[in-house]
Amino acid sequence: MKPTVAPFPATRLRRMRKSPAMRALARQNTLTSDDLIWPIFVMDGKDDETPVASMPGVVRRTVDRVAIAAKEAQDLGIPAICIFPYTGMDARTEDCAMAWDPDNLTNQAIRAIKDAAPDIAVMTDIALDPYNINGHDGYVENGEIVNDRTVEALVKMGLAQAEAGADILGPSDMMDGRIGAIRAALEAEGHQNVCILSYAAKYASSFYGPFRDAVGASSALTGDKNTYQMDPANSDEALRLIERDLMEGADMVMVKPGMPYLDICRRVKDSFGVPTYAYQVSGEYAMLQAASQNGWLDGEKVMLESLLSFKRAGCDGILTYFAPAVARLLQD
Ligand SMILES: NCC(=O)CCC(=O)O
Repeated sequence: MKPTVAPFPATRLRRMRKSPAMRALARQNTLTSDDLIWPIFVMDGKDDETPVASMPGVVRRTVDRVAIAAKEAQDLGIPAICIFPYTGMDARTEDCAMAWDPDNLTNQAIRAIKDAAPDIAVMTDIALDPYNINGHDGYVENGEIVNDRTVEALVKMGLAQAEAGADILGPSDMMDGRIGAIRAALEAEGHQNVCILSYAAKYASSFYGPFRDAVGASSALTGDKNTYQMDPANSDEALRLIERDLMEGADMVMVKPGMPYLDICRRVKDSFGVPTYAYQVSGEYAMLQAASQNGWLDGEKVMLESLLSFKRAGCDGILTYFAPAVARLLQD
């Protein structure tokens, strides 16, 4: 589309910016609570929460407190909540069996949320890292993160989450072929209405640091995730991954991290026109919160501006730790 601009003074682009009313009429993108998916951290115990030091304002909650938070989120009009378990070394084994245990923290939290807040959609994370002795998303054999054996485990993990009542499964592991395998298993087991939001374009990013503290993975991880997560230098590969996952049965796709990868969001939306999400990850959240705590940035304004940038880039929604704060602000 070529914009039509008559020469000055016939065109004065400032005319459309002269008042709040004119700016409202001209506004192309808006942020609403409908755009939010809230990632939350669940831990063992009862009626308790602990702060995540590197993510000011974020806590880990016990299952009962997660249920209360979900109810609050539902009342704020947040459509979905995404569960991440905090696991100590005691939950981590070579075979990662806790990943598909019907009573693991995630599956307990799914059931508790469904009881307390039946209208909020529950999203999960599928990857072996919370339960893996070495912190990787897949099994490690002779130093290699093996693909196909990992996919078999991911299918079991996804099915257990669907059984517990999850609405949206989020495979974040970046193994090849897992979307097709999970989709086939869901169909075979009577879970045809469970959605898959594929972490299709997940980069091997340094912005995940605070998240690894939040889930207890920082000390467990050996080496890096470069053989399965994407090289930050690549862009075309993201489109291949998105297309592949859509062909295998993903309903929604994600780009992650968010702000440093808005170019990818735009390419994905323009190329496929499918429900597209971005994850404003822990490091992005920590940066904005740290600057605002120091008085260097206006916290509320940069929160809103950063989230609006995802809408402008074509995203249909954003996973963000700011979800309750922004929903509260938009309500006022
Ligand atoms: N699989 C989920 C994540 O890795 C989240 C990363 C972050 O918030 O930094």
